[in-house]
Amino acid sequence: MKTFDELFAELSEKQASRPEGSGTVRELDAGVHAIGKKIVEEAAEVWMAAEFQSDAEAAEEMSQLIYHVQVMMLAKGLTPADIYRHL
Ligand SMILES: N=c1c2ncn([C@@H]3O[C@H](COP(=O)(O)OP(=O)(O)OP(=O)(O)O)[C@@H](O)[C@H]3O)c2ncn1[C@@H]1O[C@H](COP(=O)(O)O)[C@@H](O)[C@H]1O
Repeated sequence: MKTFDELFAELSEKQASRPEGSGTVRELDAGVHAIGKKIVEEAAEVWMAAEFQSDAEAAEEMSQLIYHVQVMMLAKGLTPADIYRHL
């Protein structure tokens, strides 16, 4: 289990060190267009899970959406502070 900021720190480290087998590195290399498609896909899965599946399944889909949004933040050079200032 980890917080938003802890996940972001972990993914930042992956971006910098580029370890073999990292899905994050693979997704960053695929680029903004591909990451955007993953975000849309996960957002739809959140919607479907919230409407038709269990709360636990909805929570899992939400975690995946947050993950892909964080990958997009890294791809764009944005930090959590850039997001928080709009909340
Ligand atoms: N939290 C996540 C996370 N959430 C979602 N995903 C990715 O998002 C995909 C979404 O799952 P789906 O079931 O919707 O997958 P799918 O559409 O069948 O997946 P693909 O075939 O498109 O990969 C997963 O397969 C993962 O690739 C994640 N990948 C990694 N993390 C965490 O990120 C950290 C770094 O991971 P690596 O870069 O892989 O080391 C680790 O702590 C991981 O736990």
